[in-house]
Amino acid sequence: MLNRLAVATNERYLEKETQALAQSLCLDYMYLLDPLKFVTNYDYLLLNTVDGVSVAKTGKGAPKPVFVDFTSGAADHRRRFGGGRGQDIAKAVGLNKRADLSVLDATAGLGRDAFVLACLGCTVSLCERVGFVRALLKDGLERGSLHHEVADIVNRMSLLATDIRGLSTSNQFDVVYLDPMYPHTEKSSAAAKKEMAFFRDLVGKDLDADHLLPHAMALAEYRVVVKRPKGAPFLDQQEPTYQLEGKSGRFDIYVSKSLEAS
Ligand SMILES: C[S@@+](CC[C@H](N)C(=O)[O-])C[C@H]1O[C@@H](n2cnc3c(N)ncnc32)[C@H](O)[C@@H]1O
Repeated sequence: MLNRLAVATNERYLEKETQALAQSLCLDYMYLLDPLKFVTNYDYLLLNTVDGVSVAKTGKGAPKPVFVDFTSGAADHRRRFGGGRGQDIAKAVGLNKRADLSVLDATAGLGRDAFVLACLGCTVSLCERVGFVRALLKDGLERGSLHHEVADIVNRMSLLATDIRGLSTSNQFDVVYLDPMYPHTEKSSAAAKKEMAFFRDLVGKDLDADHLLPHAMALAEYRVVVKRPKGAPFLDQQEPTYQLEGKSGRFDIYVSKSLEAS
């Protein structure tokens, strides 16, 4: 089904920029006084409101709109109580060996992992190829950069090319981090399933994910880290140097040069 997502605002003063956003994403534009009550021909709306840019499902009983929000909720909780450099993601990228890593998050999505890495001191460049996801990220980064508690962290994150394949090998990063979409498993929690339903519906499954690994290897000076769900095959069928197993998933680590030797 085509045209499942449209762009809308409920503010006259945001009309021009929302129209421009719709145009840049090749999506229909609407001005709606009460976008969430208005039943549209679209399954989802990308909303530009006074609170920022969000994605909302249309129709009765739809969950709350989803924002990229680094200032409250899960991101804020993880920043304050997440376990610092003891977290698996920190060990996976090598923060236990070096403190000041540059990381390319080549599958940025909603920027949750990138934010965790930036909280731990990394400088993070983000690639995201899906236009509306980039719009959510851009808005989250802008709002975060104005927030006194997270501005310094968010200022270590920058939205880069749309796709890692557009980067030349003159761009080198200490670490390249990959977390491509993987076919949904029924094991995720009900709340997570609901919140992320829009992602599965609109972004799809990243069926070309295997192609990411060689590009990542060419851009990573020290290592490539691939986040995988439990039981998922290796990306591109390439066996990693080593793995870190967690409760719900694992990190596959491909080492090209030792961080300790640097
Ligand atoms: C599972 S999500 C990543 C979630 C992310 N780690 C987070 O913490 O929010 C995968 C994302 O990678 C993006 N993606 C997949 N392949 C890509 C590519 N070749 N270039 C840029 N983005 C890509 C998808 O559009 C999707 O948004």
